[in-house]
Amino acid sequence: MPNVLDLQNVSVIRDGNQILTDVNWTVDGDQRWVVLGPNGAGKTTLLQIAAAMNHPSGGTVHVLDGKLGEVDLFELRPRVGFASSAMARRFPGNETVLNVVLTAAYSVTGRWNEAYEDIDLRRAQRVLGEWKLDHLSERLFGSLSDGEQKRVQIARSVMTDPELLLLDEPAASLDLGAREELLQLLGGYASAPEAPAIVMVTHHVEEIPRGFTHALLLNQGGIVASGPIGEVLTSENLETTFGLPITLNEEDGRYTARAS
Ligand SMILES: Nc1ncnc2c1ncn2[C@@H]1O[C@H](COP(=O)(O)OP(=O)(O)OP(=O)(O)O)[C@@H](O)[C@H]1O
Repeated sequence: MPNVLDLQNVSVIRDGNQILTDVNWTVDGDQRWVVLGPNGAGKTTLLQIAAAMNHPSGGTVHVLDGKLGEVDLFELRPRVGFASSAMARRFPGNETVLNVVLTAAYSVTGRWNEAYEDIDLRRAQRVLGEWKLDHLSERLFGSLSDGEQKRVQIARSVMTDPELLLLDEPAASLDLGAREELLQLLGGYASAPEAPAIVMVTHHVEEIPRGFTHALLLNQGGIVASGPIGEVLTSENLETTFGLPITLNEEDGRYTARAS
């Protein structure tokens, strides 16, 4: 499997603040990564670099087969699915769910004069069905619950069949039922053989879906540990990452953690 992401000695400095320091990280096409770390660790900054939405201050970044700084971003971006709350705030609240998903075909957030083809419409309808949203396709995005909106964000991000899928805290602010429903769908998606490489940022080990294979732990802009999830997700590594003693439990592919 070729790399879909390759970061070498990446650093990010913004307004004089060192946000990422000497990050070395590769993601292969058959891997599903979770990125964990405390508030301010640099997780979103890392994801934005992977999405080619942000450039590093130092080091080199390859996303799919292109080197940031050289690659044509308009060609690259449709190949990378990205979902975050910040992006969801750009969807017009009075746009239908179908249009929020459909407009991913043109990488725009609201429907205007784009000419969509039947294949785009069929794909949007298929994706809505896969994420259990077909009954909501004509509802206005702004009228949905948080849980439904999160599913729409993900449905939109997979609409173009991306080769790399980046999810920034997809389960944040969901109630227990909505979180579990989302994690079940994400776990099913991540476990399918044809799934793209996935990188998901979260604060909580409870939000790691089944089927995720690798973990990267980040603290103060530096990598604490990265690699296969079974080796990296340990109480010791979480203690170093979050700065307090933690007891980690794993059962049937799901994790729980508490201060010990
Ligand atoms: N443009 C900027 N200028 C200065 N500092 C910034 C800028 N963008 C981010 N930062 C700082 O960089 C640090 C990392 O931010 P980032 O959003 O990547 O962290 P995070 O791990 O995603 O945090 P959270 O879990 O709270 O969302 C934070 O301290 C943030 O204040």
